[in-house]
Amino acid sequence: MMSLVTFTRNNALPLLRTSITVRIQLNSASLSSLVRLEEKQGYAVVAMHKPPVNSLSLEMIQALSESLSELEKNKCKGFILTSACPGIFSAGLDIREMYQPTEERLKEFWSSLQTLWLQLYGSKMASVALINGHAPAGGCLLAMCCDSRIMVNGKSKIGLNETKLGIVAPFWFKDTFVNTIGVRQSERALQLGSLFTPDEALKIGLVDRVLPDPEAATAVAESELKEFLQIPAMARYLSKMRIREAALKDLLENREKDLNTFVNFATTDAVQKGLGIYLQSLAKKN
Ligand SMILES: CCCCCCCCCCC/C=C/C(=O)SCCNC(=O)CCNC(=O)[C@H](O)C(C)(C)COP(=O)(O)OP(=O)(O)OC[C@H]1O[C@@H](n2cnc3c(N)ncnc32)[C@H](O)[C@@H]1OP(=O)(O)O
Repeated sequence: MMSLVTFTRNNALPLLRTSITVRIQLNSASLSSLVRLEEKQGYAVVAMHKPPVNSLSLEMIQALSESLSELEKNKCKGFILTSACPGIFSAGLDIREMYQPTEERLKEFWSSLQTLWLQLYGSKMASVALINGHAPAGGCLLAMCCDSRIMVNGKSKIGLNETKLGIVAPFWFKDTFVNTIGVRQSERALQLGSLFTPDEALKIGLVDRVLPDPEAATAVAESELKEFLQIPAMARYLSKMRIREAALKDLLENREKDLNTFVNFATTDAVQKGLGIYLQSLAKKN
């Protein structure tokens, strides 16, 4: 089997004024091959690696959660979230998890996604999404959870396209969207299931920078993260929470209700039919 985690170590000094040496001692044995972690100077790179499209299956969601926990455990101050699959950031939730599921797995799937969102959106670590490919729906959600978004220009698109699949973005996807691009843009884009080109995304504030190629985008993502890391960590985190805490609290207080709503909605005949047709249309393309 291939190496489970790509992990390089160096002895560089930390970047943070407020931190002691950032030394990430990753427990590679317990981490999954779906996420590659790399230690850099004072931060980490978290690269999704589930070819072909980094779809967020239960295992992928749990691997991301586990990776974040590992970074937190090691007092990592910041990370870049990106993809190791060329041309794709993440195709969003693995639709096969929602199509003809068993109730038990469907519940575990959704509950794990809730956990990942709470962890990522409420993270004390600074984070930059290096969006090096398509980022529809759940892929866009992951990017929006980060503190800054750098997108590579090209044919890739980003947005919450749920309505195009006949499903509805849950309230916490919507809250994240509204906190990122505002109410009016969200209301329109959510209804239309809009997917935006990098330049369109830049215009509405869904991404912060668009760079012509992956190398330039990587350099900007690194310098962007360093800028965040230079701010005193507590002040930066509490300021972020001023914006995010209401949404986080809402899900924390309504997890069970949200889980039941999802399971009831996802298993209706109409949604199952729609997901089946959508999966077929993806397969037909090939
Ligand atoms: C009352 C209100 C209550 C609300 C309750 C909640 C309701 C549920 C909410 C659920 C929220 C959902 C969030 C999501 O994330 S849904 C997923 C949305 N994602 C998409 O629509 C993306 C679909 N994929 C694509 O558009 C393209 O694949 C993409 C542009 C990403 C890449 O294109 P490319 O040409 O490079 O690759 P292919 O299309 O050929 O795909 C390769 C193979 O991968 C399979 N695939 C693609 N995407 C997915 C996916 N999301 N899940 C599973 N599988 C996927 C595709 O079928 C190909 O497979 P094969 O090689 O076997 O054909």
